[in-house]
Amino acid sequence: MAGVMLSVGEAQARLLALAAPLPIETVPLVEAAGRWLAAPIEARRTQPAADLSAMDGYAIRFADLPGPWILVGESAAGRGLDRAIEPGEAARIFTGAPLPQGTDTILIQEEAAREGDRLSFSGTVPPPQGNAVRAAGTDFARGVQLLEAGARLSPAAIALAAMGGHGAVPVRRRPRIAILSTGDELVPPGAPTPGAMLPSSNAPMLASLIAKGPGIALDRGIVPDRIEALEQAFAAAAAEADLIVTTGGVSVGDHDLVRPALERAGASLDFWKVAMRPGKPLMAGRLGDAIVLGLPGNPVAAFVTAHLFLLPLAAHLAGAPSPLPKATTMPVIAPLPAIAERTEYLRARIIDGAAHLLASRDSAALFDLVRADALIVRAPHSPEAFENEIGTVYLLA
Ligand SMILES: Nc1nc2c(c(=O)[nH]1)N[C@H]1C(S)=C(S)[C@@H](COP(=O)(O)OP(=O)(O)OC[C@H]3O[C@@H](n4cnc5c(N)ncnc54)[C@H](O)[C@@H]3O)O[C@H]1N2
Ligand code: MOO
Repeated sequence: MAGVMLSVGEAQARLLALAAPLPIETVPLVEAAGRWLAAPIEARRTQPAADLSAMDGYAIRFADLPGPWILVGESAAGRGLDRAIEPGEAARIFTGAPLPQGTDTILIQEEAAREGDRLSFSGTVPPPQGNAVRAAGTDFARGVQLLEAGARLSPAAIALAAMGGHGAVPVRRRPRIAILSTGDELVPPGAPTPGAMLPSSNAPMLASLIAKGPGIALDRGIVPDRIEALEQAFAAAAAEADLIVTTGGVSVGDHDLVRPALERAGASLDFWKVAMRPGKPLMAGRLGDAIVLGLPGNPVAAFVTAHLFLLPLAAHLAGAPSPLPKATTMPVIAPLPAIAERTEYLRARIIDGAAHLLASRDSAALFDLVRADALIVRAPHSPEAFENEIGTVYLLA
């Protein structure tokens, strides 16, 4: 188990298999935005509920064209005319208003001339029957399935659910994600850094990545490299979080205590090494009801593994049916370095539809990371490449 070095795909599958999606809650539409529907929803109403005008103008009987007509009333959105229109009659009508009984066509006001209650056609080509009418049920009919279980609640899906009569929808509870930064060398961002101390950049980086997705980030600060302190921090985090994410302390050094502390806290570990660069020391397991994901401390390794493991896991817990990031292909500009035995994720910037390699491959160097908007994926043992090729690329969040 924990000693074997897994491929990225195997490790992702095993991580997602560690927990089922969280329980269902029904929340107001705006709170559901960006999450995934936990059950299908049906239309509770027909849309449009009646034949409506799509334009400002006059509701007429097509058979009466080319007019003239006598105006006998008005239909506005939400306030229809409660009288039928007889031959030779017309009604003033506004966008979104129901067509009065007897009418079937809209004469738009730009093609109409009006004098008091007298109306005539002033255009060149008479409108066709049904002109500017949105017929009842043309968007959707009551009872049809509007969105399937697992559908992402995009802004468009939120609008559809609202129009379908839903003020709240069933989604999975948001995963609560505790972030623990481990290391005696760390200070909070902005604090003084005497000697070899350094700011914990991983915590705000992870919190801001989490904030883009369905999760709720709980920054639980810096934990010193003492096994008791780590064990205590794990126990506290397991009591409040669905997922505990750590950075640092997962490698093989004498001060890399995440794994022994977790074992002491009673965790079951699933895997500990992944054949990727950056990000080889990567650990996953369970502690009580919580999942534990140990990311490497190096800032770029933490960033890359967060994209490939943390964000997909958060989406899986929140009910995403296919939470893994989707690779795309595009021209990759040479030269590309030879790759050793681990799949490598190379920082790149997309310019005019092609991925250009950025200089740094150091898993601690943040300066170049800011310019990266993609990762080029290179398979183990790929030779050095001097020609441009079509490569596999992940777009960064
Ligand atoms: N003998 C070996 N040494 C190392 C191996 C190995 O296989 N054998 N793996 C290397 C790889 S790859 C990585 S990545 C690192 C990961 O080590 P850890 O996850 O145990 O991380 P630390 O040693 O605690 O820290 C690494 C590096 O990152 C800095 N750091 C830690 N936390 C933060 C934070 N919150 N914000 C910013 N920077 C952070 C830390 O100061 C170290 O410089 O291990 C290699 N070694
Ligand atoms: O994950 Mo380490 O940063 O591969 O270098």
